[in-house]
Amino acid sequence: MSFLTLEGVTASYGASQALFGIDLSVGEGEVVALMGRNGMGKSTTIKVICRLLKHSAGKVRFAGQDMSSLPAHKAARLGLGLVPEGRRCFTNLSVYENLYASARPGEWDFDKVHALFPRLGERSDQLAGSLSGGEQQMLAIGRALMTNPRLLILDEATEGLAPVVRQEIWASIATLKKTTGLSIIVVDKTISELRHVADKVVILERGETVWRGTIDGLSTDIKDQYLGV
Ligand SMILES: Nc1ncnc2c1ncn2[C@@H]1O[C@H](COP(=O)(O)OP(=O)(O)OP(=O)(O)O)[C@@H](O)[C@H]1O
Repeated sequence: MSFLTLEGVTASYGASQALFGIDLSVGEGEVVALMGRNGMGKSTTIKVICRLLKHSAGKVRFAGQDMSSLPAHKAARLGLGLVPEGRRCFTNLSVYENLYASARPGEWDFDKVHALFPRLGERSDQLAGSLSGGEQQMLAIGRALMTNPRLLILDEATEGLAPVVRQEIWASIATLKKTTGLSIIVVDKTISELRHVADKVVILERGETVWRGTIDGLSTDIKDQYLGV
């Protein structure tokens, strides 16, 4: 059964319409890759899911609830954990303080985050602003996990990172898939890495869902047409 469902979702920034019909579903424990070229509506879709932007038409349901009238903080409490594009760690807080700033009760705690990202555990007193880009990305993922979400959303989590660090982030996503029942949405362009973790792919083009299927079903034509690879 779908845990998150978007049906015919449209949304605008003021007078400028960005989403024209998004259809997307995520089952419990499923990893879904949200793909598409730059500016096609992936981050806007994430904002609608997290209620940071209201949709104007269509349906958004999460964990059995209609999300239409829910403010962002209530949506978060239902179990949405967002790792936003650009990480947005609290630079003047320590690693430990970042992790506990928005933590909610549940199985995730500092020790579990330390086990997933040993580098973070070793730097618990360091200010987030002095971490490397990769460490800040790990911290952003750790912070989202500390909210004990049921759906984790990773928006461009490997963007701009060195290959070795990207590998660490992909390994952590694979570990989460293997060892937790978390549902995950991954916004990323790296087909070779998504192949190891994604159960399903959804492609957006100009604010519409244009293709849904498995990663192995991505033909050369589809990749050429919608992903430019
Ligand atoms: N705050 C905003 N105000 C107005 N228009 C916006 C705003 N944010 C995004 N848009 C527009 O909405 C459309 C979809 O943008 P969005 O950021 O969702 O795309 P994306 O697929 O996430 O792109 P990228 O891969 O570059 O992050 C684009 O035309 C973009 O210019």
